[in-house]
Amino acid sequence: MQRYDLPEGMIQASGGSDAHPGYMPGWGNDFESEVLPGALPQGMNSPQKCEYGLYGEQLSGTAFTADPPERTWTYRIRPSVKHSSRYERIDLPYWCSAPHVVEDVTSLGQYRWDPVPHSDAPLTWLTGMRTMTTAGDVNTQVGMAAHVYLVNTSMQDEYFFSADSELLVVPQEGHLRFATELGIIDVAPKEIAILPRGLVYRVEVLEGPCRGFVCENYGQKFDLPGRGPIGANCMANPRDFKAPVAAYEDREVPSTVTVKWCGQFHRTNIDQSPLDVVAWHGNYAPYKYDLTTYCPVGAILFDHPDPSIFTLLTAPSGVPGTANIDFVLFRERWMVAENTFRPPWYHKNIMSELMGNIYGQYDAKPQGFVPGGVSLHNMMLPHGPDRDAFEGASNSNLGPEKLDNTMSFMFETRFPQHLTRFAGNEAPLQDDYISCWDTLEKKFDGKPGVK
Ligand SMILES: O=C(O)Cc1cc(O)ccc1O
Ligand SMILES: [Fe+2]
Repeated sequence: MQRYDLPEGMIQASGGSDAHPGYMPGWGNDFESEVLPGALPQGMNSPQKCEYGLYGEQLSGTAFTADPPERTWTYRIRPSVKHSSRYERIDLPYWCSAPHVVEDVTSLGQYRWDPVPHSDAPLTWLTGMRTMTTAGDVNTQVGMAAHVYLVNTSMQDEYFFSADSELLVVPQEGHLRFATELGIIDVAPKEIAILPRGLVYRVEVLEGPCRGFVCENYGQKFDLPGRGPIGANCMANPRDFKAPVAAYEDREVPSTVTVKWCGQFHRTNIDQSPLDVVAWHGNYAPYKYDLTTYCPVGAILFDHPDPSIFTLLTAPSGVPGTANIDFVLFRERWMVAENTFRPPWYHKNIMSELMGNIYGQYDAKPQGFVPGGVSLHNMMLPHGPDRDAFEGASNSNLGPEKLDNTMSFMFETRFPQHLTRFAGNEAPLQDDYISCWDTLEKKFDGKPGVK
């Protein structure tokens, strides 16, 4: 993506260029990064006094005893506990959390929405989050929520963290900056960002307006899927995930931190920017990932495999092989299967499937599922190619064909997804969606032979 200057007053560790965000490669690595030489203690975490008068503070993203534990040590200008008011409840009515079952909105069904339109009103990362579905229970840390974000305004002296969740951000329009405690991540369409639970950040608009999708994971963290027979290479390769180098600002201005906690939002005042981490080391970090580095593996002779072959990240649920969430990417690829109906088959699935279109055409739905749009095929509800896709794929000449200029994704969860009032009543729902299957004809006539 285009490279943007750092925020004024932000100083960054070496590893990036002076002016632009810098990144360190490798999913799950034990990273270390310091802006000032010697700020990071070597060989230990808690010296009696830290260099430069910094405070040491640990951020634990897993239980201390998890295997492997994920945590990061920060060396910061002030400990994050220094805030100047108690937490006060605030309302963000469009950002909903499970359980959230709206009585007069029916979640059972096949649904599709046009892109949620941008707004003329100023919307930040907090006020612009529009929850479409929720699943599971935020209090017991199972399930997820799917959101569309509409952001046209930067957060100023305003910071946020979610104690409830890890956020997987999928931009569809516009460029966003996540200025986090651990450094800066810039993202554009064709990239994703992963923001771990508990990490403080502010979100800036680099080029707006911005729209995209968020999967809010209440459960165990996203991980790379097991590779099984695929082996060490292809799909999402660990080195293509990038964590930011350390960056800090020493800004003493009245500011707020908003916390999402058990589905509610609370705000506290602080007298400084909390992005004051001068050095850090550890394996609990935000990442960005370029979706064009995803190397799809597929059927190279016949048939259509389950879409699990396109899993980019998976968040376990505790039941082996049954994810709390799979993040699945449908991107450009060659179709070569012989004597095969190549698009997705008709099916019902115990997992519920929310899809978003980043750009281009999706093979099962040549029309109607447009960039910025969302579809939901909830638990055990039948779906599959529309009539045009069915007729086209049943009758086409099966040479090698490139599916080009296409990128859609799926948030697939083991839990049923419940529509919010926004999704049911305010968002641009396509009332006639199910009619895309109406015109599928009966071809059976009792006589042998393909029809
Ligand atoms: O429903 C969908 O379009 C997603 C999907 C794609 C695919 O290739 C196989 C199964 C599936 O659910
Ligand atoms: Fe499906």
